[in-house]
Amino acid sequence: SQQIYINGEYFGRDDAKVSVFDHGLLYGDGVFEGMRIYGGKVFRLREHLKRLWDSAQAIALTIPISMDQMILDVNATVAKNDLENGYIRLVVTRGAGPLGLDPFRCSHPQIIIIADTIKLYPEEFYQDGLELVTASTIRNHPAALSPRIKSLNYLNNIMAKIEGLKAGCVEALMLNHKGEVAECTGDNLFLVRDGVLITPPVDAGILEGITRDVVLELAAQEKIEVREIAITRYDVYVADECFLTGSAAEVIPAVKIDDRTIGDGTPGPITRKLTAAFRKLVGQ
Ligand SMILES: Cc1ncc(COP(=O)(O)O)c(CNc2cccc(C(=O)O)c2)c1O
Repeated sequence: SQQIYINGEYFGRDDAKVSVFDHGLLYGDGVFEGMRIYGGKVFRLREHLKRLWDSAQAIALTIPISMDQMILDVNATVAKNDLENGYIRLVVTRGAGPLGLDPFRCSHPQIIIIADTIKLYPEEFYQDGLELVTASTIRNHPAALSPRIKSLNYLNNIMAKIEGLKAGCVEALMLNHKGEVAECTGDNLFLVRDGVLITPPVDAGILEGITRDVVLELAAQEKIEVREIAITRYDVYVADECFLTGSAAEVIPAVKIDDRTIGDGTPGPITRKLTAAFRKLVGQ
């Protein structure tokens, strides 16, 4: 049965609990990572852990074990749950403390590792592409809670997700505080225009996605020209191709955005080439 890791111990699903005084619950005070398991191995584990430590550092949270120990514990949890292909959710909360915001009165950060199966989008969305709408909820202002931090504060993204779902779309495009295109609620966004791959730079107020980095590497290998530049909705509407990247989404085409058909309305050749390269890389 599913074994969930909490601070070095394993619990069954029904016994895996944290305190109601945990500031991760009360205030979203904590950080997390979502990683894929392919062929029994966690994909880009070190890159994800580097980002986890950066996110924790940014919120002045000290993760109570070393990165090497975290690698051992993540891999042990994957082995314990005997998952060939699946998903790891790794959460570090500030821990339990008195009511009130003061994080320094919480003494024991909670490390939670959940290994599970994942099916974010049905297969036809990968074949036919999905539809997006632009949400009116923008990504966090970088001077507020930076979108670079993968924190437990996901209401910003959830608000945009609600707008997308209410519009009949499974994902929503989010703008940044300057009105430029940033990313979607749970994945990064790429465009193709005249054979050039385009994606917003990390200073556009986005999460620096691991899958985004992998696709940029694959594009370089495929000798596809890449530009990390600010883009607007105009650029999206006139693009030849559009696709999203994320640990959960992997690489998924978008063929209609705000009722504009992108290109000929089917996933484009560069999207398909990079999808194939990604699937080859992860052995799927
Ligand atoms: C806002 C945002 N932007 C981009 C990504 C893609 O980053 P990675 O390529 O490193 O995964 C994310 C990550 N988003 C993410 C990760 C894991 C699960 C889920 C889910 O929707 O359940 C979402 C994210 O939350």
